[in-house]
Amino acid sequence: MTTSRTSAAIRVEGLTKRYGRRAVVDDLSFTVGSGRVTGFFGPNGAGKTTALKAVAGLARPTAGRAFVQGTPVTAMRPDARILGVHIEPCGAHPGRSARAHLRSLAALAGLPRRRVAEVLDLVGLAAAARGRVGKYSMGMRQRLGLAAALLGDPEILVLDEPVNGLDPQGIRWLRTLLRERAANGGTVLLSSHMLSEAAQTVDDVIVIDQGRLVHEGPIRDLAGSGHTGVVVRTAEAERLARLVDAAGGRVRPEDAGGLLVEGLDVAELARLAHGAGILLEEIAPRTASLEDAFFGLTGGTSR
Ligand SMILES: Nc1ncnc2c1ncn2[C@@H]1O[C@H](COP(=O)(O)OP(=O)(O)OP(=O)(O)O)[C@@H](O)[C@H]1O
Repeated sequence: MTTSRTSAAIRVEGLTKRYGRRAVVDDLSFTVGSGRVTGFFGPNGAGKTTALKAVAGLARPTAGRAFVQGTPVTAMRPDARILGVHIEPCGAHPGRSARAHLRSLAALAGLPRRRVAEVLDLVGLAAAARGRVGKYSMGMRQRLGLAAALLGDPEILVLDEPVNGLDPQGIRWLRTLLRERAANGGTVLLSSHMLSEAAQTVDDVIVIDQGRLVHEGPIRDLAGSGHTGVVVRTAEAERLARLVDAAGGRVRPEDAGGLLVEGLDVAELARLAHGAGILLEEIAPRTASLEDAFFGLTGGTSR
């Protein structure tokens, strides 16, 4: 896996999308590196789908622009060989079969018909290809959307919540597929509201909240950026808190009477308590999880 950001597959500059007076996407700028899988995260209603639609040429920005491989995205949909997009609803008529739907998409995009069978195989829908889309499960609809995005074997994939509706096996399958594409130089931008779920899939993260960028960078930088510290439990919490304070640490109350101590490590805290004759019922380091980091960045909001 490469770690250098050689070039930008997607660039978004000052993107703003208003509905009435409300800015759903607000002066948003970010870069998606080539040959990498980038996760686009944010709580429900953060503006992810709206921003991805602007990248895909499906929504016209109020201000700002998106660029795909350096070319500004206009109202016209980019070439299916360059950009493959899956954003629900996928537009398939419920009465049609997956195969018929994909055939018309291939024809519209000027792609050979044989690609239809290839992508149906690739997403595991070959056996169900003649069934009506209206009877598909959510996971099957996701696979169909992905098949449509893959039709042109595009250099860049933009997928809105592709994990939704997939079972654990399906999630693992999708992860492998996306990682393989990146290993072969492909670029993937996928959105999710579950950072921990996508953590194993992505190289880079973009986090937005209320339409604005709150974090951009490699996922490895995010893992430790939430609250870390030492969790302790004692009957003499108040006395310990005063000691911690005097030693330059900070104390936050935890659920069920525990304390989270920041600024001191386990050994320092144990020594401090021991020196004061305070009995600790529990003492354990706390490493911030990705989900903690996510909540720290977004304030756990949704709208
Ligand atoms: N066409 C529209 N008209 C008015 N408001 C809209 C429109 N489309 C989206 N919104 C609003 O914009 C906000 C952001 O929506 P968007 O779907 O982009 O968020 P999201 O981050 O993808 O959320 P989720 O994770 O829930 O899918 C929401 O409050 C939504 O109600």
